[in-house]
Amino acid sequence: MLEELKKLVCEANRDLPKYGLVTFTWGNVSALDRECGYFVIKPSGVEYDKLTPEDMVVVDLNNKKVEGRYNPSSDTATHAELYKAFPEIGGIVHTHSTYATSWAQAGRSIPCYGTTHADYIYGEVPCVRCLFAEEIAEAYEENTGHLIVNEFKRLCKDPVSVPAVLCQNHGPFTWGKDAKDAVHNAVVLEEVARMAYLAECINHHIQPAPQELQDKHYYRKHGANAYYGQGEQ
Ligand SMILES: O=C(CO)[C@@H](O)[C@@H](O)COP(=O)(O)O
Repeated sequence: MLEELKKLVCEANRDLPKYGLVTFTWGNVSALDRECGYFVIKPSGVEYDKLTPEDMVVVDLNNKKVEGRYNPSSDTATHAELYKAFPEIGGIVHTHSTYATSWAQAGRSIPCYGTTHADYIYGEVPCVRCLFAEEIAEAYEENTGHLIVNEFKRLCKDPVSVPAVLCQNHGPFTWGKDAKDAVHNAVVLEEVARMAYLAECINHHIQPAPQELQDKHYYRKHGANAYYGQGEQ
């Protein structure tokens, strides 16, 4: 089942090492078919260069395996919570990419210091707190998803204009309309995290980019008045 989606998800997972976002098996990509309510995700702990579309695992939104010979990614329950709460998204990526993970380990949200960030992400990339001991013991991956969703609600962040989050002491999740878009956002996040880190090293008193500049760049590329590029082709 979902043969086309398996191909896309396999390719998206294989793109993670290509873009330098993962070491060994430290990341995963999934994509959801909203019509049937199943999503396709990488099998846990299988090396990227060995992955084939047939190796992908199909699961439902209650984390029950529907098809596949392997165990699904250990982060499956986090993906499911994000899909259930964010109806606009169709693909999710988790990695341990170096710079984004370093901000997450430091427990810091990434401020918007420039237009590279503002072109893709509206405002700072939030860093959600580490889970409490009982949340870790009880249902770690599911609770990671709940925490992200609750923090987005509390901060009034919308998952379309902020397609990324950092989980303190863990790492980043990004998402998008499909698996490819979610990988694109993971690449953007890593670059933005690297630039923000270097900018803070160069200038310890750096301030976020002016709001007007952030707005101009974000809305050049998004929304009804966007004018970047060649439009829908
Ligand atoms: O966060 C971690 C490990 O700390 C996992 O996301 C990462 O190793 C990927 O695991 P899976 O191979 O997807 O089960």
